[in-house]
Amino acid sequence: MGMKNKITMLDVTLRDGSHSMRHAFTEQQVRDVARGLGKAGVPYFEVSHGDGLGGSSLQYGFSKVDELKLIAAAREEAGDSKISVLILPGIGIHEDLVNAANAGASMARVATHITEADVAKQHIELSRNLGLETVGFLMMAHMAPTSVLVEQAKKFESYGAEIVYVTDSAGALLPHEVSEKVRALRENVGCKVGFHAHNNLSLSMANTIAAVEAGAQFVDGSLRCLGAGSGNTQTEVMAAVFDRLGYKTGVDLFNIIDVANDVVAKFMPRPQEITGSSLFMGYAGVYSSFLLFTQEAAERYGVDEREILIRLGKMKAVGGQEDLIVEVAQQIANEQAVAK
Ligand SMILES: CC[C@H](O)CC(=O)C(=O)O
Ligand SMILES: [Mn+2]
Repeated sequence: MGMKNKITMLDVTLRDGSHSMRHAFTEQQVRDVARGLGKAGVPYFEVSHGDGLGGSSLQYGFSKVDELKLIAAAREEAGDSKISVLILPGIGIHEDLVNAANAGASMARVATHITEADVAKQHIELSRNLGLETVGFLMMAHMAPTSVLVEQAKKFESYGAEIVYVTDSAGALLPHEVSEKVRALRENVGCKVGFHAHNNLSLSMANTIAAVEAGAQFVDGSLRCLGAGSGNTQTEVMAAVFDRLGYKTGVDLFNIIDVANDVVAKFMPRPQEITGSSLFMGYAGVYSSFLLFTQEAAERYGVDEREILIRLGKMKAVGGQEDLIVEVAQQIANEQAVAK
């Protein structure tokens, strides 16, 4: 097979993995992962609270260590890798982005719900003014038709985004849907295109291949899949698979496997399995970062996690509505008590 194009890998272990770690990364863990990613030649990796800059709160969970300290520590260890940060308008503010840039971030990914790109205008403009590489990150991409995705991506482009992401937050997309969405962006939008997957239906690698074959230039992964729900496309597997497919990633396979096994596997709180609940997140289309909150609510109210997830999916709950999880659990418990 002849050599194909270059693709750019972005590792999200130190940001999406923060959900799975209950936002309890230590500075030493971040330093060790950052050093390993730098040594392996991963071009970009992300460091932030799981819910982005400013996410440390009662609603989303408090960070054990301040994210600016973690970004600065990662920068010291990262070698040639660039550091990205995630920011959700409404959670992260102007000052957070300025501080992150001063701490060493060189890319900002501004994330909104799939239909709400217009809330990101100021953040995108600020990011460009700070000289950061700027990404529009359209979350819960399964919740809108491709025409809406294109319209929203065009808004991001008009605000100044240089890259736009199809983000499968719920791990609900099927490969042909990913192909359609990425191809439509490549055909209709001037920005580069990225894809971010969750493995709730065991499709993250297949979906990532579909994205690249449809023209995506940026792809996300996490070491040992450490991320929300069943986690993301596994970075070290992705490096191997794209090498086999003839794409250039610049990532050294031995070194990336070493950091996954010798560092991340040692501190992961649990394996990133596809459990009944995370499978249901993909099936019902629920935000992957709701997993641990749903498990806690199910235990507290003595109800089945899957019942909660199905209702959240029907309600089309989106990020920021974490408080609904407890309400739904209470509602199911009440209904069950009445039915007895
Ligand atoms: C809450 C932000 C979210 O975790 C961003 C992301 O990675 C996704 O939507 O998949
Ligand atoms: Mn994610």
